[in-house]
This record gives sequence, C-alpha cells and structure tokens, in this order.
Amino acid sequence: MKYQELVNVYSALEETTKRLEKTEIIVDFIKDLDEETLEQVGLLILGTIFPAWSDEEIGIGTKLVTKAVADATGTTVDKVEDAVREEGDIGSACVKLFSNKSQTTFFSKPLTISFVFDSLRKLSKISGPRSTNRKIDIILELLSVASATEAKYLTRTILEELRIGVGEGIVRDAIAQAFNIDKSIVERAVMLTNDLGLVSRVAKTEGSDGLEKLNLTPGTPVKPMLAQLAPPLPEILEEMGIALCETKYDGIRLQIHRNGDEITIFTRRLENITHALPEIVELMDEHLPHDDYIVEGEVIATRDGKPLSFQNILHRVRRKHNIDEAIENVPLKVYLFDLLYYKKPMIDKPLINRRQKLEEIVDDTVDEINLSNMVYGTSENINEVESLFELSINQNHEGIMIKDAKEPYIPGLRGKKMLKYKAEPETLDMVVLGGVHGIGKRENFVGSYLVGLRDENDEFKTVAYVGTGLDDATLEYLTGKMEEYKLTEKGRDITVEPKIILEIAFSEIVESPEYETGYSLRFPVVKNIRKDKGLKDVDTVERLISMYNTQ
Ligand SMILES: Nc1ncnc2c1ncn2[C@@H]1O[C@H](COP(=O)(O)OP(=O)(O)OP(=O)(O)O)[C@@H](O)[C@H]1O
Repeated sequence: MKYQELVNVYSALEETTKRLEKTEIIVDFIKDLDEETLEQVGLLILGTIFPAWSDEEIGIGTKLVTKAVADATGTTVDKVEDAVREEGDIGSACVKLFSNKSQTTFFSKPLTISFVFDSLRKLSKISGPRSTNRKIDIILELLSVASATEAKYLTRTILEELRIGVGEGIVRDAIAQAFNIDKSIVERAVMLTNDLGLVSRVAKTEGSDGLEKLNLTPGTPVKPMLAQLAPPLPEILEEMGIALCETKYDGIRLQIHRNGDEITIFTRRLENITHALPEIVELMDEHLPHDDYIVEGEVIATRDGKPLSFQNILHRVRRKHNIDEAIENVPLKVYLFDLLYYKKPMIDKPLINRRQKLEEIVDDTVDEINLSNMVYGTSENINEVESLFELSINQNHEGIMIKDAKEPYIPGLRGKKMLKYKAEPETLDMVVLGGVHGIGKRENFVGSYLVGLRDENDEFKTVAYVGTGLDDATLEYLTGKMEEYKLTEKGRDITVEPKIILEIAFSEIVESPEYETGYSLRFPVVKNIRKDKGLKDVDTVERLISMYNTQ
C-alpha cells in the first residue's frame, strides 16, 4: 500500500481535535488493511516503528535530517533552517520546500508503507564508521521520491515527533471498533504486550479469543501499576478490608525479569538498564530461584546505611561508563514488593498471594536484597499502620503505600487499589513548553519556565510559569537544554519541543483564563528534573481538574 494513503490519514487526523472523529478516521483506514501492513500501521500511527516495550529508537538528530532535506530539495542547510524557523517545525518546512522542488522523479516508484517501515528500521540499526553517510543515504532514498506531504510526516517520524494528536487510547478504541472486539479485551492485550502492532494484527486475524491468549512474557517489560493519593486512613482500610501497607522508598522502580539464564532490568518507562546495574543482576542470580520470573521493587542508594537522594540513584542508573567506580561510591539496595510472573503469569492472583509467593522465593539474608517493609492493615489496627508511616518517615523514606490485598495486578492502571500516603504534599509532573530569558542576576539563563500538562488527545496544554526552586547549576543545565530543544524565539520569549519534565510543587490550583487549561498554580516550585519520566508520564489535565475539585 502507498505511503501517501497513510499520509492522507495523518493529515486528516491533524485537522481535527475531536477524539471520536480521530477514532473514526483510524477505524476506516485500518479495517481493511492486510495483516502485515496493519501491524506496521499499528506502530506508525503513533509515529513509531518499535513497540512501546522496546527501548530501540531511530536515533537520528535534527542536524542529519536538515542536511538530508537540503540535499533532497537542492538547497542549503541554512535555507532549511530558515524555513524551520518560519514554519515552526521540520515537517511544515518540508511542505514548503518540497512544493518548490522541481519535479525530477516523475518516473520513480511511489513510496510504500512497508518500504518506509523497513527503511526506518534499517536506520536505527546503523552504527560504526561512515554511519552518518549511510544514514543520510537511507533518508535521501526516501525523501528523493517523497511528495511534499510525505516528506512532512517522514521527517517528523524520523525525528520521533509526529504530532498528530493521537495517543495510545485512541488507537486502542479504533482497534476495538474496527474488529468488533470489546474495548476491555483490547486494553488488556495492550497492557500485557505493549505492542500495538501485534495487538492490531491479532485482533484482525484471531479476534477476541486470540487477544485473550496474549500474556506476559519474561524479558518483555510491562507497564507498571501506579498509585493514587490516599484518602484518610480509616476510610481506606474500611474499604479495602485487608491492606498491604509498605514503606514507600524514594528511589527508582525496577522491573526485573528472568528468562532462562538471562536477567534483564527495566525502569518504569520500560527502558532496559541492565548494563548499569551489574551488581543487582548478580544478587538476583544468587538470591532468587533460577526459574522464569518478573518481580518489581524499588532500588535506593545508600551511604552509611542511610538512603541518599533520588538524584544520586538517578545518576547511578543513567551511567554508561566507570560502572565499577559507581558501584563502590553509590551502593544500592533493592526492596522487592511484587511478583508478576513465576513460572507462569501471576498478575490475576490477589496481591496477598503474590506477596506470599514472593516471600517464599526471595532469600533476603543479605543486606542488599530485601522485601519491602510491610504490615497487614485493617480497621482494627490503624495504629500499626500509623507507626509504619512514622517509622518510614523517620528513616528518611517518603511515606507508605497502601495496597488492596485481594486485587490483581493491573498493568498501567493508576487506580484506587494501590494508594500512596506521603508526608509531603502532592506534586505534578509537568512538561516544559517554553520559557523567558531572565534579567539582572539571571540574564544568562532562561529564568522562568512555561509548564503544561497532557490532555486527552496527548497534546500539551499550558498551566503556569515557574522560576522558583532552581539553583544556579540547575538553571545552567536547564538553559542548555532549552537551547538544544528551542523551536522559536521572540524577544525574551522562547518555545521549545516538549522534552523536559519537571516535578512541580504548589500551594493551590486556581482558575485562570490566561493558560490553555483554564487553570493555573499558585506559588509553583520546581522540586526535581524528572529524567526518569517520559512524555507519557506527564500528568494529565484531568488529574489537575480532579485535584482542583477536591482541594
Ligand atoms: N513499597 C512500594 N510499593 C510500590 N511502589 C513503591 C514502593 N516504594 C516505593 N514505590 C514507588 O512509588 C511509586 C508509586 O507512586 P506513583 O505511582 O505515584 O509513582 P510516581 O508518579 O513516581 O509518584 P511519586 O512521584 O509519588 O513517586 C512507584 O512507582 C514506586 O516507584
């Protein structure tokens, strides 16, 4: 099938903001696709060529694409950069540049979806000597026969920023509708496999029966179950009956898989960080059975027995070199709290059984491997739960988690079955959309950051400017990043690509017509740069409104 047909769908999707219309457009397109194309479109429609569980990426920078566009249109890199500044992004710039291009490829074959898909996969695999030239050759091969609109979406896809306002939710709905399958079955399949390509194909070829057979596989990461903020303790314990109440450690969540002899460690964003944590791999090998499993836990960094800040552990996990040195300087401890797979999928079993099995299989006789500190909470022993909370805070942890003992593990869900009870007020993870250059002491820095949240179409909407909570080193770092991601600049104001995620604390949410969400924050303060989170983890406008309604 011609790539242009997919491109027409992209254009139609970009033109509407209405979720139902977007869903209809996708349904119409996918329902008659053949198996192979469907599997590719299931990914391409989200602007990617890899399933969400994979940490592979196309990995091509703006410079390379700019050069390829210049070559393909017979112009200079400077002219392409001018067009990007005028039009706002490389895709829109391509529409202009390619429309001006003289038609030299009249007899060439049109691009097909599978040729584009395979070429992009090839791009991601190239490394080593002469790799830049080889990458440019592949991009040029595509661009030299592309129409103006094809070039628009090709360049955006290569840079992994399709921007057509389509999130996973819309694609899931479209698959359900196109193949007449219950939404919840599609949702479950996506949660377990994190592969919309695979789910689209199975939905078409095997229907709901096939989707129901999809399950967890050790080695393939699954989206973690997330927590909501807890209402008062008596209320929760009454509702849950029995709760597993555990210390909430302030580290990084790990999902550790064993598949045969191979142990793999993933973050909550499903990144493979096995290479950065060789000592954890060794500990898991020594202190858990040599059976296939998936366990979850929190890893924290300690020194002299005390937990170190979240930033320390983040540096450890991000490390690519001198790992031996890091192992010595930042010793780690793991606190395991859930078991998703042990010889077979466990997620449908109640938490209490998963925990019991976990306790059975983990040898926690060494200091570095532990089970999370836990008490069973009921309406009758609220004081024990309160004591655990106090103990956790006194030991410099964040608070406690309260989990319903009878519940299954629901990947990706942020629901009422897993709650967090923290000493500090709630924060929002927000994405930086722009900023303002400072004056006076801050004149060399971007002093104030325009932050936003994610709406139901996965588009970002502004909420507030924040400039408090940043020391000089952080300001310098953020200013560098703002320069790197800059889209436009007008006077002191700049806009940037949505890349940087900040955790923001505030005193109150207020209504405010000045911002796109209609709400803003009083006294916002930057608490952390959340390098461990991706755009999908940015908090939602829906959550902001629900917090506003309950404050
Ligand atoms: N005993 C525990 N059980 C479950 N999660 C824990 C535990 N200790 C620490 N955590 C961490 O707490 C997180 C749950 O809070 P939440 O789902 O809100 O994640 P978050 O968005 O990172 O929020 P926060 O910023 O509050 O950690 C888990 O993802 C995990 O990283």
